[in-house]
Amino acid sequence: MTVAIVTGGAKGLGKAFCEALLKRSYKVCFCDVDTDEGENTQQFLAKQYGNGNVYFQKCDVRSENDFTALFNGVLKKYSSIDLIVNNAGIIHETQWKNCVDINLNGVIQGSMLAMDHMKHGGGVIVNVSSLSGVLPTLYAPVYAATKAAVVNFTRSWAMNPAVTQNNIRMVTMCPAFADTDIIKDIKEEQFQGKQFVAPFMEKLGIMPLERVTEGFLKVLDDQDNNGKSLIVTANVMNYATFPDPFQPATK
Ligand SMILES: NC(=O)C1=CN([C@@H]2O[C@H](COP(=O)(O)OP(=O)(O)OC[C@H]3O[C@@H](n4cnc5c(N)ncnc54)[C@H](O)[C@@H]3O)[C@@H](O)[C@H]2O)C=CC1
Ligand SMILES: CC/C=C\CC(=O)/C=C/C=C\C=C\C=C\[C@@H](O)[C@@H](O)C/C=C\CCC(=O)O
Repeated sequence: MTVAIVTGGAKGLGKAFCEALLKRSYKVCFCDVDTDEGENTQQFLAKQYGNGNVYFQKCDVRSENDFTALFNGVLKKYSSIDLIVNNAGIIHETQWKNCVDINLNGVIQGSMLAMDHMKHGGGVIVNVSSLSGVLPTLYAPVYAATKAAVVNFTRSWAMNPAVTQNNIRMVTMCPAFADTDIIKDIKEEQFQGKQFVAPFMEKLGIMPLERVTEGFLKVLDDQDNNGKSLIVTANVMNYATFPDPFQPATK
């Protein structure tokens, strides 16, 4: 039995990741701040994949208490947590402290709780960044900062013996635009120049969820990608290249 936690799994990419994991016979425990959406999604997925295989618990990734309760709830149901997908995220350049709290602090919290559990038996941590995590994004500097921080947080931990010597794998996903609510109904106050979003969308296109899910499954299946960042656009699915880090002997 393999057990996965997915944050922000009520809709969008998180829901698509949950479904992909259920198709692979994972026990999926997803959380979301949106209880109604989460309960609806749990019922939708349970109908297709069995009620015993998908579990929803409300969790606001900004809350350490919520996150700890989520891990305790999952471990009460199952003996282990093999995978966490830190997916929950927003884009909001005016409410930028909230954006940092969710996109960065939430990923840090989820990763640290997962590492604390996985140090006993290993596991995989997938942190969802964005193409904005590896490329400057003039319409969303704070969002891009959070996503770049997720990339380097993941790359940094992936070099640490606490990860490399405990059979843990930490990987980042960096998708471009995908067809979810985050790119629909976008409001002026969410951006530093909403008018700049459209040209990027035209240049990059908007991917169907299946394309990002293809990248997600690649990240799961590639066993040698610890510390890597998978770029996923309509035409590209490659690990990003970065300057070689100094790697002191850690054994
Ligand atoms: N859709 C896109 O074009 C891209 C999305 N991403 C990233 O993918 C991730 C998922 O985004 P989408 O599915 O597109 O967005 P979405 O808005 O469709 O779904 C996000 C989910 O996260 C939940 N959420 C928001 N704040 C939360 C919190 N504090 N605690 C728990 N759950 C919370 C929402 O309720 C929602 O269910 C985000 O991290 C986003 O930055 C990255 C690149 C491209
Ligand atoms: C409104 C969407 C909000 C959030 C979703 C999200 O994270 C979308 C990110 C998608 C792309 C952002 C990329 C920014 C790219 C810029 O740096 C451009 O300079 C790069 C444009 C294209 C690069 C690839 C190419 O050359 O074809």
